[in-house]
Amino acid sequence: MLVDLPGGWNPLLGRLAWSQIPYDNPILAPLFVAVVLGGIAIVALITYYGKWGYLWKEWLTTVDHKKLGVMYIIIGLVMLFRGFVDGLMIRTQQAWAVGPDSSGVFGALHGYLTPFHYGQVYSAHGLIMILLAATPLLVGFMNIIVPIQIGARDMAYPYLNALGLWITAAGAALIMASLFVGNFAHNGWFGYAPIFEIQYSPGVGVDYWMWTLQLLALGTTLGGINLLVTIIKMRAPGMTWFRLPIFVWASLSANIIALTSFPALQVALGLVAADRYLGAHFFTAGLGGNLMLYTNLFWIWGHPEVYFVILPAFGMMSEIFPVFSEKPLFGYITMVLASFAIAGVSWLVWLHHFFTMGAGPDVNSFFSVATMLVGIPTGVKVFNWAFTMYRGRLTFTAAMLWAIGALFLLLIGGLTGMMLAIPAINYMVHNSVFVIAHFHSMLLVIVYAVFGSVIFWFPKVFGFKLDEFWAKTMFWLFTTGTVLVFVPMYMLGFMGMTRRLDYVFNVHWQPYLLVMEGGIVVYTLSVFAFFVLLYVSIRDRVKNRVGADAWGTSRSLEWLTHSPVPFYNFAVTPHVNARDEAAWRRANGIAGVQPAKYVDIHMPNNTAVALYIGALTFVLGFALTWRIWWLCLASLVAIIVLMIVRSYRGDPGYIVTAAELERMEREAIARERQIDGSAGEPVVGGAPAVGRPAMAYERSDLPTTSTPPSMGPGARH
Ligand code: HEA
Ligand code: HEM
Ligand SMILES: [Cu+2]
Repeated sequence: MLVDLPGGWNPLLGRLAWSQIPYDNPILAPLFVAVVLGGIAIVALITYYGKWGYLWKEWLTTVDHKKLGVMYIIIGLVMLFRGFVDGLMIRTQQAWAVGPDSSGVFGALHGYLTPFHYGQVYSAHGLIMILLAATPLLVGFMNIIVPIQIGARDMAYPYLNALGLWITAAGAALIMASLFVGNFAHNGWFGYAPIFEIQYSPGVGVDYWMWTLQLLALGTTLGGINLLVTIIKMRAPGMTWFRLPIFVWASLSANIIALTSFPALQVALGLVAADRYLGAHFFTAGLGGNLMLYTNLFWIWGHPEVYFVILPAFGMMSEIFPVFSEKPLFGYITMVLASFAIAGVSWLVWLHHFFTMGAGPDVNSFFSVATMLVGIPTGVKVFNWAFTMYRGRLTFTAAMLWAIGALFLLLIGGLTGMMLAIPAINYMVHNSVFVIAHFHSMLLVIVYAVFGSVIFWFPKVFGFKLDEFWAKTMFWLFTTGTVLVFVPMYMLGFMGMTRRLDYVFNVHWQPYLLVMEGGIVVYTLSVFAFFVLLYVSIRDRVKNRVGADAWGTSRSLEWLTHSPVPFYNFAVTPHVNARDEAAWRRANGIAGVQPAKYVDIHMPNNTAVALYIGALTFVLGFALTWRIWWLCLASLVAIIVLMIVRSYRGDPGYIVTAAELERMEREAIARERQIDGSAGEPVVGGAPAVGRPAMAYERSDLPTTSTPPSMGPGARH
């Protein structure tokens, strides 16, 4: 060993020892028991209902982009819940531990968390929320929606897609393992040099943090490559660049950011690993190391990352506003340009996270101006959305409410971001909870856009709508929570409260802290409302079934195929005629035209290899964290062997014959007719009845760019 490791090391188990299991911790021990019992209950239920085969065939080994997307979203929602509980713990600690010696109203106990534990909670909260809640939620939606929106059968690389998911799951598992085996980092979500050096953080916490981030960076990169190739190569005929649905543009710009910025993070963490494992000195205070080198490298990724997560959210908002305003998106081209402008500038602003480093006025001014530039394209987007709604026929569905909420948060977060971008102001509020309030406003834009999208696209994926009443109830509870937690936080920021306080010395702040705790209670109610929403919607699923065009005013291509989307997406690859293809076909009376003939289609086979590699990457991450070298080697070799075997075997795929396809399509059509009948409409979504079944596909002989023959020349849309 290059450094002395507390707790020792042995060749068999590395640093692992019984003393690392926190069985005497009053919070973790009961939680562990609950998790084990919960796990046993789930296994028992699956066995009882005989669902193992289904789970294995339909989900665990699937390469279907929709199912992988759903699993990404499930991981995201579970981790959002975990992150929320962390947020709840932080808020509760701060409401409790108030006073110079923590002798405020409830302060005699100094709160209920030790500073050591408290540091782990906010570090895990930040990392989880950004990389394991927001990112998988967005990647999940990109996975499900992008291929359908461009008329593709699947992603370009279905197997790689599964690999990305399982590596992300491995990252989630690794950070969850840190709850019960060892502990997590206390260096914040972004880490500080030299505190994460082995001398100052000798435990395994930093290693958990570092390897979790590495795994997630890898998973996201794989997903990014796949999405880029899919968008560039797999568009249906007629889907020209400027006919792409806006969410596809958003995904494209976001993934360009991901692919170009994640390597910086991986390099930074690789160097941290060299410091901690090999005794290098990249980020130490002496021996040639440079502390700020780490900070620079981290934020060269960290800042683009925040735009990587906000751009798809903007894309979601751009899909929701037009549908519930019954108007096309205002300023489509400027929307696209704005996304790329944001992506472009995002690489030039990283230093605004450490204006106080002391780089001098010239450097700070450059980064200040660059940062403020982002306000222009973002402003373009804000005004475009406003003009989309202006004089539209607005319906305030739950999805629309979430999107409007996101817009308000964006305004508040954006304007406070502008304040932070001014170095003179930044010197006053850096490291205060004002910064925390700024970025929660921004990051909550994502949460709002995601919940809006869950409601918006749920019927497309599952074939029935979510219950509007409970979706709105959840929205209002969540929004009340947001106001109660984050308005006082802005105020405390101005009063000078610094971030990451494990106890609060100023008793005058306690009323604000208690209001924030009240906000947490309301947030918790909104979590319950979400569960009720799921329960009620699943209970009423037959009543709430929908046809292809679930909202009746939908615009883009995904609304032309059945709901739920069949595994092959489109029976016949559609020809695209216009930017808002679904709206265009509705206007032209061809929304329900059947294809002239079906042809055989080629689909990829399921594979368990991605799941195995995912599991092995977890083992590798765990072994690296605990320095169990033989296990590192074994898992690495196993991964490489699996990869080689898989690449030699390849996947010949399988054929769905035209006859089979026709049979499945007939069933789907019959089902959709039934739904239309029960809704009392001739064709789903109020499309003009043309005496044809409520079906999604165009005749394959339809010209790609002209008006349909039935409408004659000069028809308008
Ligand atoms: C999704 C996440 C997200 C987004 C989109 C943003 C967007 C912006 N952020 Fe934020 N930010 C974070 C997440 C995000 N941020 C995080 C996580 C941190 C801290 C991490 C940590 O320390 O732990 C942070 C920290 C941070 C700092 C460092 C604070 C500090 O530590 O001292 C700064 C400073 O400049 C900043 C600025 C900005 C600006 C100017 C924008 C702009 O993009 C905003 C642009 C939007 C608008 C301006 C609103 C709409 C525009 C109009 C209506 C037009 C009219 C307005 C004008 C022309 C001004 N952010
Ligand atoms: C649901 C409601 C949420 C609550 C109540 C909440 C609460 C908190 C609190 C109390 C802190 C610590 C503040 C401090 O340092 O003083 C914090 C930090 C943080 N939160 Fe949240 N949060 C929520 C949602 C989110 C979401 C959705 C994200 C990201 C997508 C997020 C990302 C972060 C980050 C990055 C930090 C900084 C961690 C650090 O200092 O290292 N939070 N949050
Ligand atoms: Cu930034």
